[in-house]
Amino acid sequence: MTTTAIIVAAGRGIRAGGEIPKQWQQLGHCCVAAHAMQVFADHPGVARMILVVHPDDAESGSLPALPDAQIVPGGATRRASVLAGLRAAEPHGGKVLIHDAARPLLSAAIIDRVIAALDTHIGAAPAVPVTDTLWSGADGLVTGLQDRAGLFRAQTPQGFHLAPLLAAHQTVKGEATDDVAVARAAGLDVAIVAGDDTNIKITTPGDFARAERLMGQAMDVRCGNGYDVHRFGPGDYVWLCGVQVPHDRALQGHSDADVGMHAVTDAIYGALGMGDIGQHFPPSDPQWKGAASHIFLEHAVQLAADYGYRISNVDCTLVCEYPKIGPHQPAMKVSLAQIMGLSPDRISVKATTSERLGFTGRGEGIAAIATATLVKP
Ligand SMILES: Nc1ccn([C@@H]2O[C@H](COP(=O)(O)OP(=O)(O)OP(=O)(O)O)[C@@H](O)[C@H]2O)c(=O)n1
Ligand SMILES: C[C@](O)(CO)[C@H](O)COP(=O)(O)O
Repeated sequence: MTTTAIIVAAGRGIRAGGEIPKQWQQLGHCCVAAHAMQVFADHPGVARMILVVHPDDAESGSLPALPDAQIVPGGATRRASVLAGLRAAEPHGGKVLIHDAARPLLSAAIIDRVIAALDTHIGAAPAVPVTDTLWSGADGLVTGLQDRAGLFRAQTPQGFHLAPLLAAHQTVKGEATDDVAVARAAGLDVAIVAGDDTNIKITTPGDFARAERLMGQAMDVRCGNGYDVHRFGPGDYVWLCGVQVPHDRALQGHSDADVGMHAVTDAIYGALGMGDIGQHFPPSDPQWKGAASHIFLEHAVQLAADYGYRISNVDCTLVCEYPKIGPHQPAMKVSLAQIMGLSPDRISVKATTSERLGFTGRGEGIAAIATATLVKP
């Protein structure tokens, strides 16, 4: 039986604040909604996604980059938005998983549990038992205690067989904060499956930092370093970090001898634990003779992406007396950023002399050292 994920993202996020609704605000490397959508996109049990957005957001054409989904205009309340999503899903039949775009940290395991429970129930939803003592209060004073036995905090995705839930939404009157409430008002049974304390809903401004902390705990962060040296020979320019810098000599090498780009490339290979440029592009292979070094860097960046890593930042230091690097630093940052598909503010290019000491100090060549940080969310 086919399963459709309906992501409701038509709210205005008033309590969370910010210049744009919370689901479009940046969290780590993408917007809040994109995190949740990616989990559904990667789940083998989910056939398609329907994203319910506010008509203003859809019309402005300014939605951020998102995994592939059918876009549907939402309504004035969460319930109305869910109904719009259910109507769009109706032709597919089967099961639906209704999820808040504001819950970016759901796990594939929660989706598994909800889908599995739908084999034996019309509805199933994740929740976590209340573990704190519950008070009632008024005017800043505790006025009583509530029994927490049997109380749960409801989460999403809430899963249902589509036809009975759609019928419930069409017949049950009144507001409801979630689909379980609508289903139960229509007399449908809903199973509770284990939720996860990490599956928070971004509701208030402080929740962004909380989500980032939780993401950080789950992240695989890797660092790599790269070091390269090329000697000077005859010529009238050098390639450094993708920029042609006029000089009274050139750097010698099998490729274009862009020592900075080589160090950055090796830093990425190093973070991945996957060798170095020489291993991927052997100098003994004539096809790399005179090769532009962006080929090497693009390969390393692609390899990182293939293994699920995002490059968080790169820092490269060039060591030479001449040419003077300062005037070319901005162009070098932009050049590396373009090749790596990163924002220039994630790239640093610095330079130092070696106080006339050693081979760089004597002007015999240029050395470069680089660090790269890779992150797998
Ligand atoms: N008319 C609405 C209202 C809410 N939602 C979605 O329902 C989810 C949970 O709602 P909530 O956290 O209350 O979001 P907002 O309504 O945006 O928040 P606020 O009440 O602070 O404005 C969110 O993903 C939100 O985008 C929706 O699709 N359509
Ligand atoms: C559906 C929900 O996420 C369950 O916890 C929640 O009820 C929706 O958000 P709201 O803040 O209650 O509107």
